Amino acid sequence: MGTSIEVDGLHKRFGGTKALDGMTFTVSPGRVTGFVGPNGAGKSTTMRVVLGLDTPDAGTALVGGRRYATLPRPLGWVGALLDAAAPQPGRSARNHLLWLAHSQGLGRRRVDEVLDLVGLAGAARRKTGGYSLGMRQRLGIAAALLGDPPVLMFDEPFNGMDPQGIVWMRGFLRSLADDDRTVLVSSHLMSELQDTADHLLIVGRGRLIADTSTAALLAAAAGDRVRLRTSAAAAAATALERAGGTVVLTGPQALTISGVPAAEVVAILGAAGVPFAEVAAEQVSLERAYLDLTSDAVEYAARPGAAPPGSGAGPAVDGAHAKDAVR
Ligand SMILES: Nc1ncnc2c1ncn2[C@@H]1O[C@H](COP(=O)(O)OP(=O)(O)OP(=O)(O)O)[C@@H](O)[C@H]1O
Repeated sequence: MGTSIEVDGLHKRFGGTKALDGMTFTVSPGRVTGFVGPNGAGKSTTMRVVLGLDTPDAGTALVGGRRYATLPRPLGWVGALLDAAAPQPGRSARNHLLWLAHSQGLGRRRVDEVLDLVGLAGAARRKTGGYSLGMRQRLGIAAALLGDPPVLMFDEPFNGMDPQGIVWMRGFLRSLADDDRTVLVSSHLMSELQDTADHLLIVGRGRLIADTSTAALLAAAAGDRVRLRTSAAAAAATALERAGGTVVLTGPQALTISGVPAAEVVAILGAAGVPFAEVAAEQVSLERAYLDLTSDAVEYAARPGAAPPGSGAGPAVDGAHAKDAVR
């Protein structure tokens, strides 16, 4: 059976800043879970609490039912990439990993395995000071994998990756989930997680906004609207309204219909002999759905109509609270 991460009612303040405000969720094995939210939403703090690096003011964070500090050989349970600063610029990647492996009682073989897994075998003997940010991310991931843990947490792993690196990372995350591992990946950009995350935890202002499968979020955001292009707009509207649809004219030959699925629109128009050029279920991007959900939770947002940068006006602070969790 896989190992879950359970976060329950975490609260954490840094001085006057409320970093976590009741953060609660469970991360399950066998899928890639995206941990997304605007800057300052509390993603890194949550991960740090799970790893015992920050102490919460209230609440619990458990891995496999235990606090990180009480896990026997914790690196065999949880591997994490938190920030990809060069470990010791003068040391090679291989030496860095050998040193880490040694501290965990692991041998050279595992070091070479993980270097290979992350695509760094060819650069393993180069000093990490000369590594690009993308290479440092790979090295951080190699270190996280050393103990072959069932739980992996990566904080913004796409940072600094070039397009090939991003494609590689997506496939890599998928392979870890296919191995029945628990994979939690944070990002402040939903687009990075598109086609990668099966499940999404969307957070803002220190709490959960939505806990949803990616497919369900897209389906809910798309609603049931259908776009229609026809040279017989009036006849189409009559036929579709008679079938219970709500029709809005959006252009001379363009209609938007709600309440009737696309396949039925086609059947109704066909039966009524109304010609049409296009019928399409409205597509909503994941990015749009995410921006709609988190619009109230962005810490620093330009107010519509606010003065442009350089005019002396500072960023507008949106004082609204995060929306209630949608489960
Ligand atoms: N050590 C700290 N001292 C003071 N404030 C902190 C500290 N760590 C985090 N914060 C504050 O807590 C809030 C949550 O920060 P956190 O880094 O967890 O957010 P995040 O979602 O990871 O953001 P980002 O996407 O920018 O990394 C922010 O307002 C941040 O400034």
